[in-house]
Amino acid sequence: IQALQISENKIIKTKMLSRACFRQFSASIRRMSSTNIVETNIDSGTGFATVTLSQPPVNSLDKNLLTAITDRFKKLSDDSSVTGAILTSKFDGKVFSAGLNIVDMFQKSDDHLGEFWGMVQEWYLTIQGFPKPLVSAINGHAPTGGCAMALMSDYRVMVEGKTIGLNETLLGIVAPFFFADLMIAAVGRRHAEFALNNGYLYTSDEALKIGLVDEVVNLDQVVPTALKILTKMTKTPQPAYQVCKNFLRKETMDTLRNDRAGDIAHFVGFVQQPNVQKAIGGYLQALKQRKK
Ligand SMILES: CC/C=C\C/C=C\CCC/C=C/CC(=O)SCCNC(=O)CCNC(=O)[C@H](O)C(C)(C)COP(=O)(O)OP(=O)(O)OC[C@H]1O[C@@H](n2cnc3c(N)ncnc32)[C@H](O)[C@@H]1OP(=O)(O)O
Repeated sequence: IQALQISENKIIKTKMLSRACFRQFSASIRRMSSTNIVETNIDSGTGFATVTLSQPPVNSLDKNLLTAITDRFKKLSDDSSVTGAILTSKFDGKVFSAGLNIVDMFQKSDDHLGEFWGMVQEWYLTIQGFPKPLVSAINGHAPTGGCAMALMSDYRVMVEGKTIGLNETLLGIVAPFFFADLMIAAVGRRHAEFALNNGYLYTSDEALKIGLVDEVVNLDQVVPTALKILTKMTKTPQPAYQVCKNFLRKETMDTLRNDRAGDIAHFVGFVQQPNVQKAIGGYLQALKQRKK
């Protein structure tokens, strides 16, 4: 009887313990109500948000994904319980993001292009202006707009053996000035000119050499390494961090803010040129045929 009582007490204690553990665990990871194309989890212990881009097949940035990312970062900015964020992709080992959705730039009306570019501007202004530490865990290829998005973060950890770059010229289009400035800020004018003029796509190791990314690690270390550096960054006194980040980035953002309509008109005029449309169409076809 005594033995039975002891084991019953043990069972009760174990049950109480596991309930407490469960409560603690569910309190420590909070899943933000989010669209399923941008999954967000917040660790309430550290205040770190992990934003995972999850739009199959390659996180190409169409109107839906641009809007979802922008809304997410605006919410994280305003949420005082969030201390910093990690940006990553669900398609790890494959693609971080394939950049802007090319279909949105091919044979579309001026209105469609204008609306699309307005969303691109808002996405850039929101992530580039995100006031808290932001680390990109680049767990796959990051061409063009995917590279630009990673450049908007404050630190980049990349998986080995993938590619990254602002390679727009290879498609017959040109990176906008605010993408170019991101590259200049990261690697300096000389490398940026070479990279953009030639549409050069860097391997992870080459990107590390010129400072386009800050660390290259194997796949299972990408997110843990990003978390480690985020922990360090969030220890900097945050009012100072925010003020510093803002004044270093403000000039280019203000140039865009001061003439968003002009920038849209410039984009629409450029993309609607017959030779640019021809290049985009040819590129889209080549992308589709690559698999055959
Ligand atoms: C003076 C100038 C002034 C102003 C500037 C004006 C205008 C220009 C501004 C333009 C700025 C552009 C920035 C951009 O971001 S352009 C985007 C270009 N993106 C790319 O070139 C990337 C293309 N994709 C790839 O290289 C590969 O897909 C990738 C390496 C990412 C992944 O390869 P994987 O083998 O894993 O997948 P795929 O089989 O290639 O792709 C799967 C399907 O997804 C489609 N796809 C891929 N990328 C895109 C994309 N960016 N947009 C739309 N669709 C895309 C691909 O075709 C496949 O489709 P299906 O065949 O399955 O239907």
